[in-house]
Amino acid sequence: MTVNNVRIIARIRPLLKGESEKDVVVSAEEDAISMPNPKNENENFTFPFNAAYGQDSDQAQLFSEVSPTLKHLFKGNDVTIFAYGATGSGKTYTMRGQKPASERGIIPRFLTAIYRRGKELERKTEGATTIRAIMTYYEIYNDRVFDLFQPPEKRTPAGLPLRESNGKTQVVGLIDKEIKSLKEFEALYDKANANRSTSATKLNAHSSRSHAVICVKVLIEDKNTGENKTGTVSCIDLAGSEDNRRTSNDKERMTESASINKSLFVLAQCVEAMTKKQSRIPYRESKMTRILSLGQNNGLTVMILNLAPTRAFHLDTLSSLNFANRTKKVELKQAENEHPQGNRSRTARYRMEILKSLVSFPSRHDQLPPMLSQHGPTRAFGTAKTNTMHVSNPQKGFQKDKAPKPQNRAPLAPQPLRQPSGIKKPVRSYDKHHQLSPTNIADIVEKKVEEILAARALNEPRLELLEKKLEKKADAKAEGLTYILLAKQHAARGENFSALKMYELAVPYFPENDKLLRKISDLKDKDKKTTTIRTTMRSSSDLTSSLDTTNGKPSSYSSIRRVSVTEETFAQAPAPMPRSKPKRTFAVFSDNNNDVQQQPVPRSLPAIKMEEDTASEYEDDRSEEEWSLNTHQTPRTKNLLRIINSEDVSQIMKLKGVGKKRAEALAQVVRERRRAVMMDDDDDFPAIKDLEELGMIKGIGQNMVENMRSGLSAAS
Ligand SMILES: Nc1ncnc2c1ncn2[C@@H]1O[C@H](COP(=O)(O)OP(=O)(O)OP(=O)(O)O)[C@@H](O)[C@H]1O
Repeated sequence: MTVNNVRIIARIRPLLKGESEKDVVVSAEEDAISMPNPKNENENFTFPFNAAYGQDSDQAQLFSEVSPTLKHLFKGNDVTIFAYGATGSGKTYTMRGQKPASERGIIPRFLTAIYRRGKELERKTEGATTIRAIMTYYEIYNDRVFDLFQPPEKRTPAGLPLRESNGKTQVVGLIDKEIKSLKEFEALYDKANANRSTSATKLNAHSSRSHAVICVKVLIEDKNTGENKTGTVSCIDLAGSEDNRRTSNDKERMTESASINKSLFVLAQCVEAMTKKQSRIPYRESKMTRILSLGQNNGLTVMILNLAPTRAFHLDTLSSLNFANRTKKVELKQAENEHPQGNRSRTARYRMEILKSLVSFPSRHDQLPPMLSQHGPTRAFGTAKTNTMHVSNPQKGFQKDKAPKPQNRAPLAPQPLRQPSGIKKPVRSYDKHHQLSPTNIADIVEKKVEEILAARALNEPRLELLEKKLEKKADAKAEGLTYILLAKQHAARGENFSALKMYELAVPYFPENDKLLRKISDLKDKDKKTTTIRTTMRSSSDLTSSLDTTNGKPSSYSSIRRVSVTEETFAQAPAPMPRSKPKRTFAVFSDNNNDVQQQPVPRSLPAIKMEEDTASEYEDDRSEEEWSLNTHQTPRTKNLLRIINSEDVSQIMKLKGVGKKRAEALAQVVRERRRAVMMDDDDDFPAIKDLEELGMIKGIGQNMVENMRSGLSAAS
């Protein structure tokens, strides 16, 4: 049984007084949240989660999602539970709840469970095991930590300092309270919550603009064995995630927003890294994740995504869904199958390469072993009437103890692996000729593909470069560099507004930096354009947008080509362009711009044709190593990339099949990419790293790449 360390649960709150049923746009079904595209009601955006709860869910059901972590906590591990969502989406209700027993939220229920389990353990071991629970409760506002056990008048505006000790970050001066009974907990908790709202008023903030973190350390001592264990559960009611653009623009508010934005951004990155089981979790990049040591100590994390059901919230809802979506694992199989153009994906090629090294094929058009040919779409892509947008499947997460199946949430439907039509039965058995069974081969291939993609991701040079720089800088500029790093990460995701805010925050650290100021001014221009231009012409700048990146990687990683549609898609914009027939589309939401990026999807997805597709790659003059697992490039390839990266239109024009317009557009793409990472004065910076990236540029494609390449001699 695989145990995953992150679960993401969605919950839609019920309608409140004054809200109307007719305005409901968000619903939960089959462990997924769906909402229609307001521009085209025939299209439905669907986001799968580990579990999704509708308006009728109750507090006990939500608790059943987190209670299985209790066991883990008592083994001396960490558990972290976040509530994420816009202001008014139900975070506090979910975490804290209300006074009636049935409405108590996750925090008091968890404390009750800790207390009960502790008592039970003590009884079972006849007192040999003792349990102590120590609680701290603080809020993080504007990157400053305030103790909620401290009355507001005793706080210093600068908040509590942090200190590193034994590789752990500690908040200095935080008050610990030992909880001896549930009654005691309730009293402490209520008092601290009262402090939160009082202090919020004093600090001219609002509770929803701070993260409230309650930590309970469970100390387990076994007197018989002398063994001591400490597990910590942290429950966080996050600051409202609302879009900055709709908050006022005064300096204080902007700083506040930027600080929330930064911490939520880092949080998303950490959760993403944990979900993908990456070795590096960037938890040190924000105060909250740093204090929580997120992803360390063998921790389990549950993220509850709170959503309001009505249209009035739908920009925030999309933003939240997008946030959660970003944190999910990229499913290799699915990514491969969902490639809208049916191109051979990089993953497919790796898979093929590894396969080739494991088994020898009598001909290129042989079938794959059965296990590998089962990689059909793992989700249906909607019906003729209802189109379902792409999001990657979440992993199933850790197992629940004996969590009761909630009554009013859609039952867990196993997602069948579909055998796409048109797939022929394998023509030969591989184990006849080889020691390896198809299962073994599939496992090895999967493992290798993951390793290669992980290695490639690590090789992504630009952001890595800056991260490295950052690590080396221990001086006062480190903070400024952090902002620049965050800005770049936002920019790489197409989140121009947040990128702009981050660059602005970096200005005090690099006041005379022309490049930084230019960057800010460019982004301001871009932001203006994004909000005013309704339809973008496909031009050279469009060509740039087709180089859309996720995490600095070409979008081929998710195998989805993106086209930006502005926020107007979701505002009360004029009627949508009529279409004779609704088209099936993928959509990926870029986060803070709430852009919906759509791409028509072919009706039948190119599921597993990769053996033919990939085989055709070998019919050219390239050596196989060139497509191989490492990034070694032949002189001819290097030559081609050098010309493209030169930005020199006259040189690019000399490439086979490239006219003036195309050459100009290519040079423009290279320029834009350099500028995006502030490397515009570095001619050696390879804006286009490999043939794959070159082929990803809109209007180029792999055939064109081949054409350009074939016209070059290796030495020219
Ligand atoms: N599941 C629910 N059942 C009943 N009422 C709910 C539920 N979720 C939220 N509410 C109600 O909705 C309102 C807003 O919820 P809540 O205060 O929890 O939002 P929030 O996301 O914490 O907002 P903020 O960020 O401002 O703290 C409250 O009146 C709350 O009681």
